[in-house]
Amino acid sequence: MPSPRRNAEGRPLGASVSSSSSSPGSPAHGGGGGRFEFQSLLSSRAPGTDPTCARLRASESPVHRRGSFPLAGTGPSQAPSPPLPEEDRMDLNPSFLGIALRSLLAIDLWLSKKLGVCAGENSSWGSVRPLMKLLEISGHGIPWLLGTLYCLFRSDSWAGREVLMNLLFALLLDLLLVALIKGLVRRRRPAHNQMDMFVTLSVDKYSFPSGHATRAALMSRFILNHLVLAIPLRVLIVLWALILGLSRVMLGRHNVTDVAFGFFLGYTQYSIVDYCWLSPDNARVLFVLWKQQ
Ligand SMILES: CC(C)=CCC/C(C)=C/COP(=O)(O)O
Repeated sequence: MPSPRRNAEGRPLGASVSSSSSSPGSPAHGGGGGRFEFQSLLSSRAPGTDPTCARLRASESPVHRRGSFPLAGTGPSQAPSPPLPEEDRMDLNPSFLGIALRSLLAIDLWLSKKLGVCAGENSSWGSVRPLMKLLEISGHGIPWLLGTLYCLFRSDSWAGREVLMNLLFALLLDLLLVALIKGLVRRRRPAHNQMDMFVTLSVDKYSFPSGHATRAALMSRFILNHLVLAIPLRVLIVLWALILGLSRVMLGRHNVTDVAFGFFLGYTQYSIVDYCWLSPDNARVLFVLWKQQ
């Protein structure tokens, strides 16, 4: 029987270390446990379409490394592989960054699923779900907008109106930025989420970032900076923001990274609002113009 044709590494053709010749059920398609994840982490392109990646896959395979080590060669036909050119070594960096990002994403999904204990009535903490939904309303955009408008028109001091006009600006900026990022990123909400939220916008089918987390960070920073409150109340406000963020994951509405980024964004939004703070004169002019309409 004729022996199979072999490639430069002495391996039979068709048994390449690259995933380009994989078939369903082969390790490269997931049949080999962790191998699939590793190969998909190495390259997000279609297998075999990127010569650089093909080189990387071959150079990173244990077979190849064994072959390139003179004392551990697997056969006389194996030639030591030449060192990778400098630009190829640089190409490894994005791969490792990719691996780090995908690992973070995997941890994020795993942790979010574990923490989603109120995602349904039948979940392990399903009985706490109504309380979590109440908390959800406390961080919703509508009560905050209506409350601010109500206070603005009831206020009888220009100092109060100035703060409230800026609060209104902060809330609108938050809605705009969150909608923009959600529309750009388009990350789906976790699969275990039930879409039974109180009034949503069309972009709210997406989860990154959490609008409740941005509002919690923004509002708590705003209140702490502009209202004179006793220490216990200040602590309560910080706790409200933190628990609201956690409740988003517990309800199954968000992954942990959606909430973490939401906190960061809300915190940053306050810095923007503070930087662009409407002066008392501007706030007064805007308020009068608005009331005249
Ligand atoms: C309709 C208005 C004025 C605001 C929508 C508020 C809302 C439903 C945000 C979504 O929050 P998550 O991203 O945390 O789920």
